[in-house]
Amino acid sequence: MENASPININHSQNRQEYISQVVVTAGQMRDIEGRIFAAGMPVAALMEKVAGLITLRIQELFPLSRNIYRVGILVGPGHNGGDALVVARELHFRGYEVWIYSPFSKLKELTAQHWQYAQSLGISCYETLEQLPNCDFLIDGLFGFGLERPLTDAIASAINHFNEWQKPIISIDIPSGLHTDTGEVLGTAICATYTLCLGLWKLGLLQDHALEYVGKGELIDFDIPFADVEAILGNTPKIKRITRKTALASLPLPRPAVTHKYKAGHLLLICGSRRYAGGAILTALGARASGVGMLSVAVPESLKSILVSHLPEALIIGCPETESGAILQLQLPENTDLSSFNAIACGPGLTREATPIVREVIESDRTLVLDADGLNILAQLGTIPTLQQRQAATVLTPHTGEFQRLFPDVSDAKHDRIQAVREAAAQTGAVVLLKGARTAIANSQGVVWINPESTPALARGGSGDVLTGLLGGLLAQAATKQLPIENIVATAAWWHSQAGILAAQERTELGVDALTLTQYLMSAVRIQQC
Ligand SMILES: NC(=O)C1=CN([C@@H]2O[C@H](COP(=O)(O)OP(=O)(O)OC[C@H]3O[C@@H](n4cnc5c(N)ncnc54)[C@H](O)[C@@H]3O)[C@@H](O)[C@H]2O)[C@@H](O)CC1
Ligand SMILES: Nc1ncnc2c1ncn2[C@@H]1O[C@H](COP(=O)(O)OP(=O)(O)O)[C@@H](O)[C@H]1O
Ligand SMILES: [K+]
Repeated sequence: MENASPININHSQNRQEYISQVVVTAGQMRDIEGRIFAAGMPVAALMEKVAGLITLRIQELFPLSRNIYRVGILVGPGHNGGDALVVARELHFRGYEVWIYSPFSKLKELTAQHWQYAQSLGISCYETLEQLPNCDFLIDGLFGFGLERPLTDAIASAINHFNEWQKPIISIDIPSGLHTDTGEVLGTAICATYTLCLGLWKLGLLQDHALEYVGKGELIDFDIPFADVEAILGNTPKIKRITRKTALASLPLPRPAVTHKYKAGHLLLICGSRRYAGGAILTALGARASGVGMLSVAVPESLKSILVSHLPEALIIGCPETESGAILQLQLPENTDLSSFNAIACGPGLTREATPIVREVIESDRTLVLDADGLNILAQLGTIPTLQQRQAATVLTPHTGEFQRLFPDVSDAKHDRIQAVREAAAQTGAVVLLKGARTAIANSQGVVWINPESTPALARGGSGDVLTGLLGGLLAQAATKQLPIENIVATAAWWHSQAGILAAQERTELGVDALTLTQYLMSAVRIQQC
């Protein structure tokens, strides 16, 4: 489903929101930049403007009122190096002690001019590593989005050397050595403390394997005209970061004054086995936090009483079970069939014995979330292409391992997660949520949402079960609304992460077990609404 709500980018108060959503590749950034230059903006003027903004941010991060700072400026051959040289000049004038290092014999013309001017001002410029004195922090202007090939030899050793200094490093645009689109390390890369991304978010900064190099990412808005972004990305950009505003807009809040429990969504969870009883409880508690009007939970008969004791408000459906305690058969209450529900979420803790149940829910005409064993069974069934024929939305929520089992022929999810999740969505017609540090969600038309903020505190057994319940509950409530499914999925991912972040703030990253996480879901939304 195409995003139904393009952002009104012509309204100035939407600028902040718009640029915090948009994500570009190196090619797109080059094309956008090309339009700006073709329209008459001088390259040198833009570099001055950008570097001025970077300088201001550096002055905030390292104010001279606190210290006399010695700054090492690492300069590459292109315009990333040019930016760094303008920053060097400005910091020099502001009173910082500046040393410049560039091992390149050939610089682009504008960069060479700034190098020459810096020298004329008496700023020390070094071409070998050993000459550069110890610094309080470093500015990395070696490579930006123009990096074309893996770094080797002297420049690779220099980067490793600077990383070993263990001093704060501020990378301009992208940590040097990272691929702008895939975030892969090309040989070696700067381990930044801050990355000041220029103009628009680069895709590579949102890929899992880039995270340990990016540090804290910040966007420097240098007033790229909307028309130029639109000309390259189209009216509704395809790859976007989830923002607080977009997530809150998909929540079922406020509730209408006149409603009743079945109008607020009826969710069926199918989960659990004797072996994995806890997974069923966590999934149901995640669903509870979504505010869903009615929650039914189908579990093996032997789990019924424990589920009732945890969720007295839910309808717990005890199903006949196999010898080992998996659901044998879905036995819904009288006068109820799968069409009685607005959405079904199926999978956590089922074990692979529950194959007939997964087949049955796939054949239903209900909005369906498949997770965990639901996905493993789907992979075994070999019926992934039939998902295209489903009459209602399907959402698959694999972690990387499940993803690789499901989509062995899709380009490696470790190499480029965004491309991989897009391919998987196109293949299945489903909305696919690929879990990770930067969870990515794609629909079959190539729309992608990336969750830009999370916490490793969530890397813990059971936290995915909570997400499945929460997502199921939101989908059940949204069934009557016109919201794109991927927006609701994105909202669930965002909400789950925000709860993790809040819980980690209060309890440390070690204190966010999955049950605790469910208890932070409500306060996370309340805080974000303020
Ligand atoms: N996006 C924008 O609109 C703006 C971009 N600016 C800066 O310009 C940067 C892009 O500038 P460039 O296109 O000059 O690219 P870069 O500065 O990223 O580097 C490209 C240069 O590095 C060389 N190179 C590439 N891979 C190499 C390797 N492995 N080993 C050695 N040399 C290698 C290339 O031959 C070229 O000379 C951005 O990242 C940003 O910092 C700003 O100046 C102004 C505004
Ligand atoms: N390093 C991380 N940073 C942020 N979130 C993470 C990280 N690792 C895992 N997560 C999140 O934790 C959840 C784990 O889900 P999953 O792997 O299905 O676990 P389980 O099956 O044990 O519930 C996912 O939502 C995932 O995005
Ligand atoms: K850089």
